[in-house]
Amino acid sequence: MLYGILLGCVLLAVALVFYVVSTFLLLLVRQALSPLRYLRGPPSPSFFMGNLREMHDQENTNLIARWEEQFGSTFVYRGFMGGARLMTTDPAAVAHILGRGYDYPKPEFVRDNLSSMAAGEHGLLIVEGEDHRRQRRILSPAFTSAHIKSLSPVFWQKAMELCDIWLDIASSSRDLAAPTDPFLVTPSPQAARDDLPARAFATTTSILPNPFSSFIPGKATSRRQAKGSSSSQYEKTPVVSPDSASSTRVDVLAWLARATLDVIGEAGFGYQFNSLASAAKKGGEKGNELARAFGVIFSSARKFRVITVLQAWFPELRRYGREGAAEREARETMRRIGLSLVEQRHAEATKEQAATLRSADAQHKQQLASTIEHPTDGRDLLSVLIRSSLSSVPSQRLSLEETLCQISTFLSAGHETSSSAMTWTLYALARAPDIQAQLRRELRAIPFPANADVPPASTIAAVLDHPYLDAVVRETLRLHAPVTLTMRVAGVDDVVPVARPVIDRRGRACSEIHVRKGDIITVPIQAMNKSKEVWGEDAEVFRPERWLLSGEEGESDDEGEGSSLGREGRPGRGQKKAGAPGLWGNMLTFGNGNPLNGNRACIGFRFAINEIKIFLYVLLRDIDFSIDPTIHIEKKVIVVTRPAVKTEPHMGNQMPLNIRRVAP
Ligand code: HEM
Repeated sequence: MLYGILLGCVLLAVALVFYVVSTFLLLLVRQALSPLRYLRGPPSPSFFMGNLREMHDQENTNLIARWEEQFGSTFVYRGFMGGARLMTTDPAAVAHILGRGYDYPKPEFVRDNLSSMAAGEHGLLIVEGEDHRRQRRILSPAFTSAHIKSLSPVFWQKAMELCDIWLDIASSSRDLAAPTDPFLVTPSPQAARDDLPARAFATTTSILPNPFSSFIPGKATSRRQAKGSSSSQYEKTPVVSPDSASSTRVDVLAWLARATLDVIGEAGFGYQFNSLASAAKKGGEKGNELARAFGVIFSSARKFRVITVLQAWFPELRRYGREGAAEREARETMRRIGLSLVEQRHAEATKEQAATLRSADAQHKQQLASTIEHPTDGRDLLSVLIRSSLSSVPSQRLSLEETLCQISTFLSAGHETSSSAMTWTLYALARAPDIQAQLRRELRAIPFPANADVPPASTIAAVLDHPYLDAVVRETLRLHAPVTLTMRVAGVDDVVPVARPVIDRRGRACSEIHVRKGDIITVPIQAMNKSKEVWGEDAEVFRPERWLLSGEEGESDDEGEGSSLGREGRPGRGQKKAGAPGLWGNMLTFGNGNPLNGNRACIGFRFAINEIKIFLYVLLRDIDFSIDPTIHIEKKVIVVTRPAVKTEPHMGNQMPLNIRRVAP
C-alpha cells in the first residue's frame, strides 16, 4: 500500500518534471528556430527578467531611441527567461501588424493579465477573432461622435465639481491636497515604505498594471512647497511660476483619478461612485462598495508573483487560482452590482423596444424616456450597447457574461488612461506658463454659461472645436501617451514589410522580415510618437503650434473608425514627414486597426478627448497650475504611464502641482 502511494508520488513528480522540462525545451527550440534569431538587439542583463527592468524605466532613459540608434528600427530584445521579442518602430511594419489584428492577436499572457485585472475575459479588450468583430459592431453605436457629445453634461458636471474642490483647497488650504484612498486596500505611508522593494519589483514586469494605483495614499497631507531634487528631463528648461509662493500644492493625479472614476461610472454605466464628493468631505468616507471591490482586484493583480512569470511560459498554470478570500469577495461584489446594472438597463431597453414596436408615436417615446430614472437618461454606454445588442439578430447578441465584462472593461480601459492624460496635460502646461496663459486667454473668450450646471450645446461645440485647445491636447497626447507600448503575437507565419532596411546579424540588408507563428512583437507607441524622422528635430519639445501649421504641412487628417489605415504616406497635421500609422492625428496614442481584419484601435478615443477638453476648459479658466522647478518627475511604465517624484519613491505615483486662483 505504502509502496503504491510512494510509487504514485514518484511517478507524479517525474511526470511534472518531464512536463516542465519538455515545455521549456520546446519553447527554447521554437525560439532557436524562429527567424527572429537573425535580428540584432541589445544584450540581456538577466536571464530571468531579460531587458524588462530597463523597459520599466524606458521613458526616463530614452531607452528605445538609444536601441534604435544602435540596431535600427527593427530589432530583438529579451523578455522573461530570455524569450526573444521583436520590437519595431518601422511605420510600414507597424501598419502591417496593427492593421491585421486578427492575424496578430494580443499574446495570451497579456490577455490573461488584463483580464485578471478586472477587465473580464469576455470584454472587448480581451476577446479575439469573430467574437471581437461581433462585439465591436455592437459596441460601436455607443461610441459615435454624436453619442459621445451627448455625454458632455457628465464631463462638465464632474469638471465643475473638481474645480470647486481645488478652488476651495487653494483658498483655505484645507487638509485635502491629496485625497485619501476610497478603496481601503492601500497601505499606510509606513507600510508603503516597508513594501518598497516589492512594489519596485512589481513595477518592472510591465504587464501588471494597477489602474487604481493613483489612489495609493501616503500623500494625504496638505503640503506647501516641498523641496525636491533636480529638474525633470522632459523639458530641459524648468520654469518657475512667478506666484508659486502663494499657491497650494496638490496631487493632481489622485484628484483626477477620482474625477475620471466618477465620469466613467456615470457615463459608462449610469453608476455613481461619488468618489470626488466623498474625498472632499473632511476626514473622507469609507468609499464606495464597487470602487473598493475594484481596488482589491487591481491591487492583487499588481502584486508580483513568480507564478505570473511562469504562467507566461506554462499556460496550464493559469488554471490554478491565485485568489484569496478578499479577492473572491470582491469579485462577488462586482458581479452582484454589475448584474443589477445590466438587469436594470436590459429591462429599460426591452420596455423601450416593445413600446417602439407598438407605436412609432413620438409622444409615446417621449413619455417613456421620462420614466427612465438613472442619471444619464439611458445615454450611458451600457444602455446603448444593450439596445444595440437587442436590435441585432439573436445569434449576434452579447451574452450576459459578455455584457457584464464590458462594465469592467470600460473601467479598466477608460479610467486611468484619461486621468493620466489629463495629469500629463496639466504638467506640460505647468512647465510652459506662456502656453498656459495663451490657452486661458483663448478659453475665456468662450462665453461661460450663466447656469453653470447645464452647459449649452453652443459652449460645448466651441470648446470641442477650439483650435488651440485641440492643438494642446494633441501635443500632450503625442508627448505623454498614457499607453506606452502594445504587444502582439504572430498568429501565422508571415512576411512583414519594412520601410527602412533592416541590417541583420549576418550584415545583410533586408527589405522585409520573417516572423513565425508564436513570435512576440512589441510596438513602442511612445517612442514612435517622438520619432525625429516623423516629427523633426524638435520632436521632444512641447510645441502645440506644430498642430496649427497651414498649407501642405498642416493638412488636416480626418480620424475615425479604422480610417487611419491607408493614410500612410499622407502627412497629417503637425507632422513633418509621413510615417506614423495611427488612429488619431497620425500618432499611435490610441493605437491603430483595420475594420476588415481586426480593428483593435481605442474605441473610446472620442470619449477621452471630449472629457479632457471639457475638463481643461473648466479648470483652466479659474486655476493657474505651476510646478516647483526642483521637483524631478519621472515616468513609470506599467502599461499606463504614471508620474512619480524621483526623490519620493515611497509615495508611489503622484503629480504634485501648485494651484492658485487666477483673477477673473
Ligand atoms: C487618453 C485616454 C485613452 C488612451 C490613451 C487609450 C489608449 C488605447 C490604446 C492604445 C488601445 C489599443 C490597445 C492595443 O492595441 O493593445 C485602446 C483600446 C481600447 N480602449 Fe482606450 N484609451 C483611452 C481611453 C479610453 C476610454 C475612455 C475608453 C472607454 C470608455 C477606452 C476603451 C478602450 C477599449 C474598450 C479598447 C479595446 C478596443 C478593442 O480591442 O477593440 N479607452 N485604448
